Amino acid sequence: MKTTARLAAHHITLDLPLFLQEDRGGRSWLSSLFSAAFDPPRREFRRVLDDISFEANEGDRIGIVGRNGAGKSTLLRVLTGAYCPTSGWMDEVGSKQALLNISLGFNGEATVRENIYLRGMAMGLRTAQLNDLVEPVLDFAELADKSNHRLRTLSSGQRMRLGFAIATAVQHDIMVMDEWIGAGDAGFIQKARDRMRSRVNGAKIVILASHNFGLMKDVCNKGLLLDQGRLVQAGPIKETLKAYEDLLKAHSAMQAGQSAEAGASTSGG
Ligand SMILES: Nc1ncnc2c1ncn2[C@@H]1O[C@H](COP(=O)(O)OP(=O)(O)OP(=O)(O)O)[C@@H](O)[C@H]1O
Repeated sequence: MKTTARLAAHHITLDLPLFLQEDRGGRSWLSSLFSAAFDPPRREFRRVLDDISFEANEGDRIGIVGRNGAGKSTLLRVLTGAYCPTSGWMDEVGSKQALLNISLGFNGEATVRENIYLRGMAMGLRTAQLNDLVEPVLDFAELADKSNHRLRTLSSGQRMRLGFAIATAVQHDIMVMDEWIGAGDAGFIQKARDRMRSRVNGAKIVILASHNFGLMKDVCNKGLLLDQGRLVQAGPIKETLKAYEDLLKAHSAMQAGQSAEAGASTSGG
């Protein structure tokens, strides 16, 4: 059978620059001012992803889990092409959609209709395809009466609805997302959930990063556990969630041990 969707990451490593400023906390205002002007921040590179490899084939719904700062969002950004890895490579077959920040890339001075074209083009859609999409997007977002209003005059909820309607307007083979987006007010949210479910069901591959265990069990069949930028476990989602729970327990126990040690040395000294 011919493969129509595949996403594979090979030894992905990413170093990001950090700009560190020397602590100026305890100085007088004059020396703080002086050092602010003459002490440029120090640049250091930090390894945020370290040698990550995995493969997703048709039917895979992969959940990425890990503690805060483990590298989940950064890995999603590499998968969507927002970051180019320092080393390693990706190979993929199929159209791909990122649902990471649905309100990113809007132009406040352009109209609602123009923004649909701008975002659609940024998503790689052709003009003919876009012409057919404008009305359905406006209808879904319930913004048909505001199509020629400037975007900056919309409320934040209306902007979210528009972003969601555009981002989910087209079914793609591969969906990469960080949370289950259910945008808008109570009336809109059910409609948004139904659309999300249909897009996820229609996708051949889904990659989802989340802290929500229920959602992971519900949507995913496989899991990846990241810690400190490394892939520490990969397998069926139940096993990954169990490994994640064990890692959280080990981390809490370690922290409790450290606090007890610090307490003992303070009272002893
Ligand atoms: N642009 C950046 N420059 C430097 N460091 C960054 C940058 N973006 C993220 N990091 C660092 O990379 C690490 C991983 O961040 P990331 O956002 O991928 O974590 P995460 O697993 O998604 O965390 P969370 O669960 O809190 O959302 C963190 O230590 C973060 O400080």
